[in-house]
Amino acid sequence: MRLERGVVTYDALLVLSFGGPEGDADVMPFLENVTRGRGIPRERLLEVAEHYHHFGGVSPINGQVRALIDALERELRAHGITLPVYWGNRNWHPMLEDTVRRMKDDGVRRALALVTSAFGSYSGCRQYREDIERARASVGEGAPEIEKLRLYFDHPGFADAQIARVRDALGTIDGERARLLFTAHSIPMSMARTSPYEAQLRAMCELVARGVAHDTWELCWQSRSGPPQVPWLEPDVLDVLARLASEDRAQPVVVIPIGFTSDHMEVVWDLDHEAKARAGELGLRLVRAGTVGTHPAFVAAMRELVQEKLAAAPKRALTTLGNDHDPCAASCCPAPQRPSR
Ligand SMILES: CC1=C(CCC(=O)O)c2cc3nc(cc4[nH]c(cc5[nH]c(cc1n2)c(C)c5CCC(=O)O)c(CCC(=O)O)c4C)C(CCC(=O)O)=C3C
Ligand SMILES: [Fe+2]
Repeated sequence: MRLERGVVTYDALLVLSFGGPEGDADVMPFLENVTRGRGIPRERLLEVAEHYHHFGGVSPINGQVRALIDALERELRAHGITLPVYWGNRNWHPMLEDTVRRMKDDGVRRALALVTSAFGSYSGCRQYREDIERARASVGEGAPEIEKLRLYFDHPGFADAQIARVRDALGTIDGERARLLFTAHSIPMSMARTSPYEAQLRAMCELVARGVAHDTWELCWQSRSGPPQVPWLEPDVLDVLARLASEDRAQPVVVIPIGFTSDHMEVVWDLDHEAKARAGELGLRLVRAGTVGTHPAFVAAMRELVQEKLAAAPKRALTTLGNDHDPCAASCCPAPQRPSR
């Protein structure tokens, strides 16, 4: 089926994600793809490799993307949109370039792309646009045009799904007394300074906290890598837990991974394993709220993003922090200056 908006016709939807290993033998080649030219110390790579080996080398991310694609296909069909959905990754199979080649072979001329990052940073936004252009260039003549959908961090459906996940977590403890601790992937300060990332995150933390009738919350960062002398966003989640325990051990903490759209390795290792262990040592009650995953409100929001492109749905956004991201302004989320080592 072709979807038409004036003279523009789309004939596929591409889901574009980070990628993750699917067995022990994949782990090091995957990590080398992620960190090529990034100045990440070898020791950090070996340490992260251990997290993957703990799960037999299988990242949860691919299963999560498959589940999202399944749910999204059903959601699109239910609204009369029969676009074929393709899947490509930045760092592991199915690699984006192979997918773009297959799209070309299938006769796809113009596709929409949905990336699995919600917030704007070089890693979660512009780098995906560069990935798309690089893949198209290597496929060459006849490669489909691919338009990335706008950032959806402030789509009401994303917020509603996140609020529902937090409400569920609060229901398992003395929710009224619980402190809300939002977390997102740390990024280097050089990237943070040129990204809307932190401002977008803070705006959504505020709205989600309000959605569960809490008026205080904190945002912290997790999963930092890079050499110690390079500054990244702080404070780290583990340090904040120590401070919260010292303030009042009796008040439970709900950790909310708002910066991730599904239960990636960073969530199942850095939070469910490391942060939970630290909380245990500190005598602090910690529950982790779910990621939006395939929550129906989130899946419906992703369908609306497609409809927006066809002028079949209004653009719904809770903030004005994403407006110049459709498409990104030339000056937005530039590649950071990397250390030369
Ligand atoms: C902002 C952001 C998101 C959130 C947005 C989003 O959700 O996309 C994200 C997601 C992810 N990050 C992931 C994995 C990794 N990220 C790494 C390294 C890095 N991430 C960075 C940023 C982000 N990353 C940065 C600035 C680096 C330094 C290297 C560089 O400048 O590019 C490394 C290297 C080793 C290390 O951790 O040091 C790994 C293995 C996975 C897959 C997990 C799985 O397998 O389930 C996912 C979804
Ligand atoms: Fe951007």
